[in-house]
Amino acid sequence: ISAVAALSRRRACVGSAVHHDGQQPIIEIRDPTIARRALMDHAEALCNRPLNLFPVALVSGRRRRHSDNITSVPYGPRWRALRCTLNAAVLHPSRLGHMDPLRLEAMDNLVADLRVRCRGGESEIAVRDILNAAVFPMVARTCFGGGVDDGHVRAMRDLLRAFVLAVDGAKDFAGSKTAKLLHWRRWRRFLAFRGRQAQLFLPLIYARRWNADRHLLRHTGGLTPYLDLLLDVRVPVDDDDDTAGGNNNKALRPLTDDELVSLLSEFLGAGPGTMVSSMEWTLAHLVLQPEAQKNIRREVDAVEGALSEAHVRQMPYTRAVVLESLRLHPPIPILLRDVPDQAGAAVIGCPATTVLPPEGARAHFNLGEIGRDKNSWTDPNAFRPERFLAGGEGEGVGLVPGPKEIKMMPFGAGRRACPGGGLATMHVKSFVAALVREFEWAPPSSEGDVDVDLTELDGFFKVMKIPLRARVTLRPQRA
Ligand code: HEM
Repeated sequence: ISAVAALSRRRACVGSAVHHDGQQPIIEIRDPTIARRALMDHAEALCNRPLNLFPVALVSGRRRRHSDNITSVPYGPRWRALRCTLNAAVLHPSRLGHMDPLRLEAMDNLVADLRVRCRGGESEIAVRDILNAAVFPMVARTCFGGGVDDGHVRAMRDLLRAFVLAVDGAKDFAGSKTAKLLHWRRWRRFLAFRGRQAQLFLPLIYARRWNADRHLLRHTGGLTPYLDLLLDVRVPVDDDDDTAGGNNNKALRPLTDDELVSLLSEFLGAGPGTMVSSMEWTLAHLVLQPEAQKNIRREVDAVEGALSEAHVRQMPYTRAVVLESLRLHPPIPILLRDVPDQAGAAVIGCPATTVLPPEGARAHFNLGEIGRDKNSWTDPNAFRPERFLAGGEGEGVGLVPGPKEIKMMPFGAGRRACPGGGLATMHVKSFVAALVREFEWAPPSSEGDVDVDLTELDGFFKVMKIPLRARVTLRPQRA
């Protein structure tokens, strides 16, 4: 108790605030300098996320470590094997172009749908809904290949969406037994998610596993489905609790069903939710700044035909718009690290006298505040894509910070930084460019005072509290 009290004094650590979530003390970090020190200079001290990623554990006991995904697995050989598999599947820069057929098809369908809605001239649309409907099936195909029926894809999308909402609500019954009793229905419904995910994923896993032609059929337009690679990967048998990274025993095993379900949920949860959030925030700013739309159009109108990855890579203004949106509204609001010991506490600025409780503490890096640091940016709350163009204060700032300084980190930093940044931004830039090429985007013709409300809602994802509605008109030259 005295240990918790020692950490619970507000501002116990320089540049950080401390509070408690009923499980562990939380040290909140908003200062980019501390973030750099902790995640880059002393990466070895904070290289794992807390064991309890969610307010309530979905799997407990011995099965716990056998249901890890990349996010939850401790740093070490198993993490390395899983991360390499994901890279090999879709994330390596050399493979981004292979996504073209899938992405172009998803964008064409979205544009065709909007064209139909705009037949009467213009249409007012709920932006998040149409983006979700376009992005999720594309990611599902990256995961499973073709041939999964639309109903099954919709069921997976609805389940993962419900899960995200349930995680946000699970704070109510985290921590104490009394809270769980009070909210027992919701608590049981939350625990049931794991089983429902397994029900949806296992038939697809078994079908793929026992398909003798898998290795012949695996290429869908140059892209190997993520699930196929997961079925082939072998991870070290004995490193289940190895956080040190060493492994002398060469015995390997395939992934368990629990791990496969967890990895697929991670892929289908991490990708679409973050990308749709980023697309919605970007379009919201474009609705408010028609000048920025015009600048994107100048780039995209110069492209003849389909918007391939190679074209999108040559569009600096569109890139700047997406980076500015990610800086202001990082789709994952908080980055988590486990603070297991004194060394970990020291690198986030806690004095040497700080005593950690036996269960350690959690570090929460506030990505929104770090991206709006006034020492890094002039007028940090303003949406100004130009800062990322040549000569601007953000020139040279990449998706993931380099060793020198952190000015923003929407994809995290250091060893556990997001491996999906390149793929995600390529999708976001392409969708935004395609939508701006075809349509004019304007505020809705509502009677309320605020047409586009930029208030943020921080939960699992950072989303617009009032989902974006926009008036969409087909551009005359595209009619
Ligand atoms: C705009 C889109 C995305 C954003 C903003 C985003 C953001 C993040 C952040 C902030 C982290 C934590 C990093 C850290 O702790 O240092 C993370 C981790 C991760 N992301 Fe993403 N992400 C996005 C898209 C994706 C996509 C498309 C994938 C997969 C295809 C993906 C897979 C992962 C994985 C596996 C991790 C855990 C990495 C590890 O622990 O080694 N993300 N992401």
